[in-house]
Amino acid sequence: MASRAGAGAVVAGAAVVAVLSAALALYGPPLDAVLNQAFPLHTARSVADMEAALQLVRNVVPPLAAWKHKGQAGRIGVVGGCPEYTGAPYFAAISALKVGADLSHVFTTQDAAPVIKSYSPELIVHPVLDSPSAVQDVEKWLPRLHALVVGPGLGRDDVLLENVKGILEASKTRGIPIVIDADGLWLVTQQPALIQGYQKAVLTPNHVEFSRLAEAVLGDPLDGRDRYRSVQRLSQALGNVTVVQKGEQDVISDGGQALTCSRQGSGRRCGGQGDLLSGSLGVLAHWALLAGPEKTNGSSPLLVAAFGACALTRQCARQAFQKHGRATTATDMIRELGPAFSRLFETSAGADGGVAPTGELRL
Ligand SMILES: NC(=O)C1=CN([C@@H]2O[C@H](COP(=O)(O)OP(=O)(O)OC[C@H]3O[C@@H](n4cnc5c(N)ncnc54)[C@H](OP(=O)(O)O)[C@@H]3O)[C@@H](O)[C@H]2O)[C@@H](O)CC1
Ligand SMILES: Nc1ncnc2c1ncn2[C@@H]1O[C@H](COP(=O)(O)OP(=O)(O)OP(=O)(O)O)[C@@H](O)[C@H]1O
Ligand SMILES: [Mg+2]
Repeated sequence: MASRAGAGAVVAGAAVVAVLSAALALYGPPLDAVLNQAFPLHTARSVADMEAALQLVRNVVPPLAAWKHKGQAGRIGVVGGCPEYTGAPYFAAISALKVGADLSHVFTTQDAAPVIKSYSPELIVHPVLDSPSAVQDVEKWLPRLHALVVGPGLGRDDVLLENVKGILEASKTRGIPIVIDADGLWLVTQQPALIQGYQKAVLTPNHVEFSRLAEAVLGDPLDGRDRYRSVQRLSQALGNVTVVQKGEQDVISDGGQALTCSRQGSGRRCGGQGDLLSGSLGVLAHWALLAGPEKTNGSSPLLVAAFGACALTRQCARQAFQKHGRATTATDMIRELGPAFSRLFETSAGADGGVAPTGELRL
């Protein structure tokens, strides 16, 4: 018990320092200098630190403006779904739309496609993933996509995984940002070389997925005593891809810097929350990379995007739980995406076009 408490303190300390690095990026010394400091910090700082990290996310949210055309706010592709799991790709793809993408595509199997289409007329669904020409079928859409989310509901069928491998390779060649989740992480666990060194990749493992990856890549399972260090090591070993380890606190690292998101969510652990996160992250990753490090004050855009997606998912959980309590499901959380996004990231200036966000504290 004593060692668990100690471990918690270490994680919390690391977390505060990591978030503080983002805060100071706005107002002070370079991040590396901050990260190298010792961190016996007062926890009262963490609210201000969290707010500073949220401000970096606000900086990358594009304004809504009359001069823009359909597609400019993001065209996102979700690669996933199979006959067993149709909910996961739907959750990811609809979340991308509701965060603000203009178009959301799902590349899935023949059987799963009509089911996913039937959930929403807003998704563009391609029944190609189990076709012998799957890679070419997806590849022809790649020039029109800004980010891919690979893995929700994909399953572990060898033929599908082989096709997804080809899609990943084609996407990397084009420099497309890729969020890898769920069974996409299973594929990466089998073949880490697939994303090794691809710095536009973000991995979003849950507890079990992280353990598998850590074992495959680092040769040892999750070190629960220092999650911050484990995430940082995994990211480094994969050539600084961004890693988001989801859990009671979400720990995010690009191997150098790290952030922790401990915003209040809910006690509900219903399925689909990770799908909401990965779909949201697809859009935020595109926005953050487009905005560039000038808008994130030198921090990695993908680190900031990942922080935004974690905060948003947890805010949706919190709001949905306030309304539905134990009955809360992922669908209830998705309904909260609009209000949660406004609450966290939008200012009146950001909504009507172009003026810099104010940074007003709205927790
Ligand atoms: N509606 C849909 O279509 C949805 C479909 N989904 C899709 O399902 C596919 C498989 O995804 P997955 O996450 O269930 O994968 P997997 O690694 O097999 O884990 C399974 C086992 O791991 C354990 N476990 C989990 N978390 C843990 C923790 N924190 N700490 C400790 N243990 C933990 C737990 O084991 P248990 O408690 O049963 O022993 C659990 O049963 C994937 O394609 C995904 O996208 C989902 O997106 C949901 C919505
Ligand atoms: N113990 C927890 N306390 C608070 N929030 C949590 C906890 N565990 C996970 N979350 C939050 O839930 C969201 C999804 O994480 P989770 O670990 O459930 O993903 P997942 O297992 O991949 O979900 P999915 O069912 O979609 O596959 C993340 O935003 C994470 O912060
Ligand atoms: Mg998942």
